[in-house]
Amino acid sequence: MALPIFSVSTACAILVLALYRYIIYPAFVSPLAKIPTAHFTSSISPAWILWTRFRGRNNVSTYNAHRRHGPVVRLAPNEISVNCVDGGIRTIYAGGMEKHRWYPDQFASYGVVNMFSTVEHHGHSARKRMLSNVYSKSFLQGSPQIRENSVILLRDRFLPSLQEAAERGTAVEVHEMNNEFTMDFMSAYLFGIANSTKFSINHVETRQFMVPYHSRRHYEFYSQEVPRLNQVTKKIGLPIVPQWVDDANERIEAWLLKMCEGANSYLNDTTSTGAEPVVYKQLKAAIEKNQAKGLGTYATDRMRLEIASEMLDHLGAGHETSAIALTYLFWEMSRHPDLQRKLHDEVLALEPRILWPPERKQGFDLPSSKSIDGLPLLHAIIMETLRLHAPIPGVEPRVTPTGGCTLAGYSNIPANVRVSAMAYTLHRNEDVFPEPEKWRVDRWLKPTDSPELKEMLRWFWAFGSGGRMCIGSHLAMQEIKLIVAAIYSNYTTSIISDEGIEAIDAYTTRPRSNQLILKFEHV
Ligand code: HEM
Repeated sequence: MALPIFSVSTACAILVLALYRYIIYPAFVSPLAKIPTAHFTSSISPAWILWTRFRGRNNVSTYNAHRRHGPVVRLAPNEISVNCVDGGIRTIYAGGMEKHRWYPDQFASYGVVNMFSTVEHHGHSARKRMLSNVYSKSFLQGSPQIRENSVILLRDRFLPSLQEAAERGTAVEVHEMNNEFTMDFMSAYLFGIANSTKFSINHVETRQFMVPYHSRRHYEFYSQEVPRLNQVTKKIGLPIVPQWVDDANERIEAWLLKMCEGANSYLNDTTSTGAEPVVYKQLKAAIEKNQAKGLGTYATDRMRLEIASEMLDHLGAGHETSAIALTYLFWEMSRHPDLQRKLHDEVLALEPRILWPPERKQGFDLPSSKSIDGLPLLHAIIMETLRLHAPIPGVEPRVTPTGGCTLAGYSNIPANVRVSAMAYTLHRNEDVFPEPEKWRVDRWLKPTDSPELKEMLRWFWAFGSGGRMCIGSHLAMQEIKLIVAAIYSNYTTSIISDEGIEAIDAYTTRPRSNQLILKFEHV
């Protein structure tokens, strides 16, 4: 039977339009067509990059694409990756391009966005202004609460447990230990020492949090990269992300709400003792102040969830990243006994020394944060660890603005293109970091006015850059420096097992085996 002419011509027109829209335009006409592609299908389909991400190969595959094609590569019809400072991260991140939907799809808790997951500038900068003071370097270095927390945590928890392991000669799984240390440290600053976690002395409590927290990781791909698929499969009753992931989220959220309630009771009770909940107090007061000025109106319950969403994000972002940095730092140091000796000499110059066991436990005191911060070798060791083992090595997606932009010489890049850079690739530029795969602490031990050091600092991206740069970078540096100084003042570390230490390829990394087993010996 002959088809009506109308149907045939309509079908042909649709086919030609589709051919133009999905193949000819993106591959040959679009302003993005001149950018080299990471894969031969990248200009017409996101399938390759989605499959690469699904298999956990995003960072290494994008890095290889940059090695082949230079500082700008096209990963998908509407996505590009940049790997340069001028015309790259400066334009995108310091230039203030907005975050991609990727963030709220993955990082909102209680159904409420927080500073990290807010997309638009206005809401983000209002929240950041509320909290920047309590995370500024001068505030942190002078904070009596951090000092009090640090003495308690080192004296009553961290150092006694390491001493016990050293005396008994027992092996220590340091990745979990680091997560415990950093969680106790971070939660004490957020919620006050009385309401903080006690993971480093209560391992059952650790597991109750860590198991649901990390078990969700496997499913992040769906909410980050294919959120609609996630929603649709849920609607039709065949969820691609199992129900237990939602249950795990609910358990974590309920657990965190209790800590917020504890901090709130502390503030309402005039007889409360111990270091106060600095961040909780600051955020609550700032939101209340805005409300009083008529700048925001929240029902009480909404305000509770706003605060909780922010606190949960800081607790997660704050403990996990620092723990990863510490794990790789201990691993590298354990492979470099010569550096352990040098660092030991450097930290022994602190006044007072962080010696354990102390002559009198109650007299245990710490050197000032400023003096620890000024130790050059300690600083270089941490910088090199954050370079080679960046805890967040993966994509930090943004969206090109209305009117488009120019990136690294490619002009007319249209609006709404997903663009990102990665610490993983920026930190492996061999012109800036010779022998990039080697952990070479000496590269950071250069005079402050050396051009090489200045160039390395321009490319150093462990904490991101621009208006959305990590708010916790000074806190993380202070905490890591304190813990490392305390450990190498007293112990040497050596590897018992580093099987599976290689990093997983993800937005936030960790050792594949989730563990590193070391031996601590008293010096
Ligand atoms: C070694 C430790 C840390 C590393 C490597 C790190 C890294 C980063 C990076 C790369 C970003 C930008 C992410 C993006 O745009 O996709 C970021 C943002 C952020 N980090 Fe950290 N971070 C660390 C510690 C902390 C700590 C201790 C806190 C505690 C408050 C924290 C809280 C945040 C928050 C709230 C943001 C979002 C900032 C904004 O959107 O303006 N981080 N961090």
